[in-house]
Amino acid sequence: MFDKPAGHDQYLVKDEPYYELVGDEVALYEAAYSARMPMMLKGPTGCGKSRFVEYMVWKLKRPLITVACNEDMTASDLVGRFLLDKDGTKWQDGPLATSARIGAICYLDEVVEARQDTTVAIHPLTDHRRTLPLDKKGELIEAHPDFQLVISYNPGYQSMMKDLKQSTKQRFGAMDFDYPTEQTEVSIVSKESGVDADTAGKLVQIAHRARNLKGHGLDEGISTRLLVYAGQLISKGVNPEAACTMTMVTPLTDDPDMRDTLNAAVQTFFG
Ligand SMILES: Nc1ncnc2c1ncn2[C@@H]1O[C@H](COP(=O)(O)OP(=O)(O)OP(=O)(O)O)[C@@H](O)[C@H]1O
Repeated sequence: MFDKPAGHDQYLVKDEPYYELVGDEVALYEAAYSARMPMMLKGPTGCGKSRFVEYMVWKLKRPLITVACNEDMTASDLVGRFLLDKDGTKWQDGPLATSARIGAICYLDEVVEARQDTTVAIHPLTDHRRTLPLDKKGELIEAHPDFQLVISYNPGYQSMMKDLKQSTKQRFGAMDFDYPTEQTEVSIVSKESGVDADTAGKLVQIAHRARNLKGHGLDEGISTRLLVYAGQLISKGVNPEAACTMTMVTPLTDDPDMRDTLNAAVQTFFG
């Protein structure tokens, strides 16, 4: 056992997150973590990747530091920077440096959104070196033995212009995630939103129809997250048709024909 570094406890997930097992992902991840292997979780938006990470850090009793990546993010946002305050300049660790110091699991959500020069900042942490150079500060952090890097990646969004370099990809083990099976998704929607199984079943059926439209006018299917939103509105007394339009049609597309198609699917189940 290692002494707990300062700041460790504030990043712990205290209560068990609700996570519905989909396959053997828990055992596979545990094995990867025990080897401290950097992991890439691949799958469409809202299918349970972040929830899985929250569940795993709770199970492993490790702190979690999550960073939502975007294209304006610089390497300094991840690693750290000097800040000016009334006493002069002061170094502030970024989330990656903090994670490496305290032995957290650092989850970089949608890492492909970050520019490539930002992404390469993770390289020395994701090979045998397990170090993070703070060039501006002149310090080399040796990652805490518990540290692990996890990234998420949505293959649907990738293009030649926006993809991870092979030299980045090939530093990670990877696991595929997808929308849960029908029965599992019905349980998730029902538990997360409070609607009965019958209503959850209808929402899942609508989602299945919409998911078939992926690549035929829709860039992405309806996520489990949106089904939970629909269920939450229905639980609050909103008319199911209106709830579905608000959460499962309008966010997805502005194309009038596609909206008609999706609304027709809603009508079939709730009309
Ligand atoms: N296996 C599951 N067990 C419990 N809840 C789930 C599961 N899968 C999906 N969910 C529900 O779906 C919602 C969205 O999942 P989550 O936030 O993990 O998606 P994600 O894949 O990380 O999406 P993004 O890539 O956009 O960050 C969760 O808040 C939860 O309500």
